[in-house]
Order: sequence, then structure tokens, then C-alpha cells
Amino acid sequence: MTNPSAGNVAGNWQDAHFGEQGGRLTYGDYLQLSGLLDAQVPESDPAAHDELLFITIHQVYELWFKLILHELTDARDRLLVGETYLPRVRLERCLAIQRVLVGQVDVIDTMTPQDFLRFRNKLSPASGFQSAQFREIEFLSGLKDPTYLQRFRGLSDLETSRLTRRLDEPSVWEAFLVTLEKAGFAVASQEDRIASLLTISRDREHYGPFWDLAETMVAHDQAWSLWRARHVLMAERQIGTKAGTGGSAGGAYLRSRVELRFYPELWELRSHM
Ligand code: HEM
Ligand SMILES: N[C@@H](CC(=O)c1ccccc1NC=O)C(=O)O
Repeated sequence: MTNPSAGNVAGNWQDAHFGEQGGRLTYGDYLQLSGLLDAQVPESDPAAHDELLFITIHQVYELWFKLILHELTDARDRLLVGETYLPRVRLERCLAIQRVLVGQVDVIDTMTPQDFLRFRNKLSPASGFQSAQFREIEFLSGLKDPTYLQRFRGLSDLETSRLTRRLDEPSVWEAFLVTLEKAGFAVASQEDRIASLLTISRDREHYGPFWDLAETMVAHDQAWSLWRARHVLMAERQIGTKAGTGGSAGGAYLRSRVELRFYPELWELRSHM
């Protein structure tokens, strides 16, 4: 049996010229696709087949990095005024994105070392070490490393000013401490902070929002380390023990970075429970 209203829906859809109801905005304009899809420019000539994959995956990473910065900045700003609910929501979104960041390594793993070597020599001295947004995420999360600005001299003026700003402004960790302080917890010394966090951990009925927030921060931290660990395997699968295009020892350098933490005191807390 036919459904008369279904026929109407189809008829209305055609009559209305769906997507052309008089407005001028199109999908392509809204998403600036002409610029976006024009921005994959291989260095190899003739182009090595897998270079498009390599460029695309890095661009996708940088877009997700931009969104993570947007979320973390808002989480930090809200923590500074004592909020806990939306900061946790923002961090949960970062976490979902970070799982995607780890998952999409599978796409790079479809490239063989032979195919990577067809264009790798064109990349030097560039490397992921130069990703300013990656470093901004680290600074904003809580892992501030002022020596990065000296170690990497090829930053653009804009990148330098953004990174300097991230070093100067409060990190998510510093803002978390502001929130705890506003709620009456002592945060001046590491001893104070561990004691405060222990109090929170022992009375979740009372301090649930603080506990949940701290756990989401641990998850954000953990997911970043998982990406680092996955990146070591990605790199060694491609280049073994060779030095990196960026001038580091390669896999050995990357492995030394896996143990870095955004929130060492939240991990330390576990030992005191
Ligand atoms: C074929 C795949 C890849 C290889 C072989 C590789 C290799 C390396 C190596 C050897 C380094 C150390 C710096 C150097 O001396 O070059 C490095 C750093 C880095 N790479 Fe990759 N990488 C790959 C893919 C990616 C992807 C897809 C991303 C995503 C953005 C990325 C992001 C980074 C970042 C952020 C660093 C700096 C890490 C730090 O200083 O803690 N890499 N990579
Ligand atoms: N550092 C890598 C090359 C590489 O992966 C790369 C090169 C240019 C821009 C981004 C890169 N991605 C991560 O390091 C290598 O040594 O093979």
C-alpha cells in the first residue's frame, strides 16, 4: 500500500528545489572547499603516489589540533572562574578527538617504508617537531617547555607569539588549582595539593565534580601519551633506527618523550591512596 503523505514529501522536496531556497550560501562556500582542497601540494616531481596520503593526514591532524585548542582554551577560561561542569565537558570532547588521533595512525600504517622513501628526502629538515599547534596543546594542557622556543628557530612570527602567549597564560593545570582554591582547598605546595586531592578522592559524594574533572584530566593526559607511544611505532615502522629529518636521533628521541606527563601530581596521587 502506498503512503499518500510520502508522495507529498517527495513532491514538496522537488518543488522546493532543496538547497536553493533563495539563499546564496552553498556547501562549498561555507566550508571554503576551494582553498581547502587546493592545499595539498606534493614536493616530489613526478609525485610519489603516497605523498598525498602523507600531506592529507598531517593536515587532518592540524585541523583536529585547532579544535582541541579551542576546547582547551574554553575549559581553562571556565576553570579560572571556578566552573567545573563545562570544563569537564570540553575535556571529554578533547578525549574523543584524541582517540581519533590515535586511530588514524592506521591510515599512515598502510604506507610501506619503500613508498615513504620515494619522497622522504624532500622533507628534510622539516618534521613534526615543528608543529606549533602540537606544542601549544602541550603548553596549554600543563606541560610548558620554554626551551622549545630556543631549540626551534624556524618558527614564524605568528607561531612565536602564539607560543609565547601560551607560556605566559595559565594552563589547564594552573586553572584547575584556581578552581580548587576557590572551593577552599590548599594548593600552595605539592604536599598541600596531594592532601587536597586525597580529601576529594575519599569523599566523592561531596566532591564528585572535582573528582570527575581530575579523572578526565588524567584521561586527556593518558590519551596524549598513547598518541606519543603510537607515534614511536609509526616512526620506527617507517625509518627503523635512522635519524629524523628534523635532526633528532629519531625513534630514541621519540621514546624519551613518551613518559612526559601533563599532570604528574594526579599520577603521583595514586601512590598515596
Ligand atoms: C611516516 C610517518 C612519520 C614518521 C616516520 C615520523 C617521524 C618522526 C621523527 C623521527 C620525529 C623526531 C623529529 C625528527 O628528528 O624528525 C618526529 C617528531 C614529531 N612528529 Fe612525526 N613522524 C611521522 C608522522 C607523523 C604524523 C602523522 C604526525 C601528526 C601530526 C607527526 C607529528 C610529530 C610531532 C608532533 C613530533 C614532535 C614530537 C615531540 O617533539 O615530542 N608525525 N616524527
Ligand atoms: N621526521 C620524519 C619525517 C616526517 O614524518 C615529517 C616530515 C615533515 C613534516 C611532518 C612530518 N611528520 C612527523 O614528523 C622522518 O624522519 O622521516
